[in-house]
Amino acid sequence: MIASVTLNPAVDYTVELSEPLTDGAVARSDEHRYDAGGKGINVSKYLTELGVETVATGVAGGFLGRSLLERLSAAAIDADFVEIDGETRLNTTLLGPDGEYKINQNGPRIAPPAIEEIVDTLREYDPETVVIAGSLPPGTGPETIDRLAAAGPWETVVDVGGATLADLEAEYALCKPNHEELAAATGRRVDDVQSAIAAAEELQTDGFERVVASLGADGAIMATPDRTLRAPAADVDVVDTVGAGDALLSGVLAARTRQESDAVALRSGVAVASRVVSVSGTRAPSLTGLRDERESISVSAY
Ligand SMILES: O=P(O)(O)OC[C@@]1(O)O[C@H](CO)[C@@H](O)[C@@H]1O
Repeated sequence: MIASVTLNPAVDYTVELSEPLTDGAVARSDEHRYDAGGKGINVSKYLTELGVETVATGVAGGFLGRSLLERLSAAAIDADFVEIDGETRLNTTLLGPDGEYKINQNGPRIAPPAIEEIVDTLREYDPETVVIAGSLPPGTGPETIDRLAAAGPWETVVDVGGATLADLEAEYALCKPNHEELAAATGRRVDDVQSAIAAAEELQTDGFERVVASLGADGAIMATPDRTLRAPAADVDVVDTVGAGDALLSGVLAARTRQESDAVALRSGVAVASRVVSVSGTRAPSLTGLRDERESISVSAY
């Protein structure tokens, strides 16, 4: 089983605008949707759709926390969250003809006892893998992630900010940075595929057995103890990139549960991400019949 931990979950509010935003003018919207979100929760949503056993945990509070849990339950995502006094956040994505705008709130403060309750929850489920993903809300820090990673026999996967990655001290099976996070974690300039590979390889020797980096239109790379792999992005019509990194990670993790090779895992991640960017919001699209897409993705080794 794979357990996800989302310390800063959100209700994702996605609004489609037919005209660009203009200062002083009312923007009208025809379409909007609400999804249970936050990076770990997305991983559990996509893993569930991929048929991988998973439970989502973390903290939730207030009416948005209740809405989040109702959405997970309606989508048959196994969830076991710790209730907190604060209000779960609302994160907004505006999809307009001129681009994609994302507004993320900082989230409520988390007190140390809530982290210990998450540890108890994880021990109860006894997962093989724990995925800790998303921003750190007030009251938490890199030591919170190290605590969760070291609290049981599981392997731990992280998708957290670059500065946080640099401060982690426990051993991690995998991390999933993007361009900016690779740069922040290593202090290197990352502005093309080659510099991303160099940064991922450096990070790989620094406590992360594998580094899977999402590079947007440049696809994805995976630095392993033996070599680095690269897969280009699939050629699809992109509606909304929110959740693409979570989808990449889910595809990689799903393949790992089937003991697939690193190359197949990377192709599987890119194939899942290509489905997720084809729909708006962070809903899980149908992820059946991915084999052809996966096999059409070429992987090069460095
Ligand atoms: O503010 P964070 O925790 O870094 O990111 C949160 C978030 O933007 O990430 C997910 C997409 O990856 C969304 O579901 C969610 O709103």
